[in-house]
Amino acid sequence: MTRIFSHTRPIEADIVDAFCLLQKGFTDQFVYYDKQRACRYMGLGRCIALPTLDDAESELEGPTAQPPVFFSFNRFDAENPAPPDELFEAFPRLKFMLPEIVLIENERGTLLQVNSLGPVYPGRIERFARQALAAPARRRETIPYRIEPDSRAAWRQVLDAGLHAIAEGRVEKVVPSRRLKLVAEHPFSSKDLLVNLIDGSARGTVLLYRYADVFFCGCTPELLVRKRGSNLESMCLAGTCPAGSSEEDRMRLAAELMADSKNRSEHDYVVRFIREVFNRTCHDVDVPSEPGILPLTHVQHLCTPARARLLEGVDLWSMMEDLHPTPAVAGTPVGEAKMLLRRIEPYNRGFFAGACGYVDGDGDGEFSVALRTGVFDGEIGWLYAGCGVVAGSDADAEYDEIDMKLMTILSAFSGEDGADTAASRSTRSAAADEGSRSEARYASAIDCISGTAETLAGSTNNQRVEKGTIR
Ligand SMILES: C=C(O[C@H]1C=CC=C(C(=O)O)[C@@H]1O)C(=O)O
Repeated sequence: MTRIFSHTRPIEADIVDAFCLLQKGFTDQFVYYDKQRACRYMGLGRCIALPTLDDAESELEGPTAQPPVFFSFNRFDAENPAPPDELFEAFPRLKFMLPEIVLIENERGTLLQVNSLGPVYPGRIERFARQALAAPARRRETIPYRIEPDSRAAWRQVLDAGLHAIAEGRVEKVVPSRRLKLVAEHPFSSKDLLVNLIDGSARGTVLLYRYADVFFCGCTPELLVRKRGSNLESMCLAGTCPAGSSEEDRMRLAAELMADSKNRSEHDYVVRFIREVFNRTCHDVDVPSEPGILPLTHVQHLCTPARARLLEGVDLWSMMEDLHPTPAVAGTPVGEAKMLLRRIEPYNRGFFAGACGYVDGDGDGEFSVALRTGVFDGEIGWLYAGCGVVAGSDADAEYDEIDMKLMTILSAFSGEDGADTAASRSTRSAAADEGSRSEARYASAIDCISGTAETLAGSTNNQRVEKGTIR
């Protein structure tokens, strides 16, 4: 049995500023930061990594009874025998990683958690709290870069192989991706991209996993699974159109997307899959028959929220494994589509489209699908994005759709919203940044998706010490 001591206390700091200050001393860094709701966890250092939470026991110390927060970043296809890109190779294969420090914003408040394998020395907690409080306001920096364009001809070959497999009846849908190399004018830090994603116009959940000098980050709109007690949520996300350059334009494009049979069929594969998984592992399953629209800064998606109550004995990890990958990132049937991707994609995706998130000591937590992401080191980065292909898909249209999706991770290089450096201009396509207008739209879409999330009661009382086995 591993014994973990978690001391948690409230702090009156801005957790992003505090993270930016404290991160200098830590090579391991973890972020799961929902821009829309107070579900924000920023971890530094590694206290311990565990293969399972079954053999861990936590002792909760300090004024706030917050169970320890473990991060978990998982590869898209962990069994793929092809070697991953060399930057991904740097990351160890660890399941549950508990940071030494976690800065938290959730329903319990703004918190500082210090984790240790022995009782936490109070002086250490106070030192981190003092530093967090004194953190200066962060600043955004624009990082000039160029993209080494990938070839449309190579993409057409990938797409032809996918369409051929569809024509032969081996798969009904497949979701191939493109990978692009980015070269910046000078080396940049994980902090710079993180701050631009958090403070910029990208919508969704910001992810970061840094190990030594290499880091993986991005901002994904796709929730894979969220668990609070027995309440479970997921999201069927597939089918894309541009964001549009005005509200009128956006609504017109959204209406066209809703009426488009190809996009609707791409979407329906995901709905059927998630409904089937939920019907097997849950009760009170609620998956509407009609999708809505999830408007983002650069694109819009067809989106169907999925809710259910978990059967007793089923945990978040097993739900994550049952749900991932969905047909939104692999295809249908999922196993056949994964095999096809191993064959037709000229690289191993690593964490791109993997399940990344956190689990706390009560067994609650969430995983998102790591879309709109890249892996970075020094002045180099590899960016990834994919698209759903069904019978009748057109290679050039899908290539352009991926360009639009790439704009989200490229926004991590802009110190100002709408900043358009000469270097980045050539890679940008039609969709424009929409700032606050799209913020409001996103808020309402996510509200409808996550309406049942606020189930954890905030409990804070003075110097409470709790023991518990981690589920
Ligand atoms: C695979 C990606 O997006 C998925 C999620 C939303 C819409 C998608 C689509 O319309 O193709 C994809 O299924 C990606 O962003 O790399």
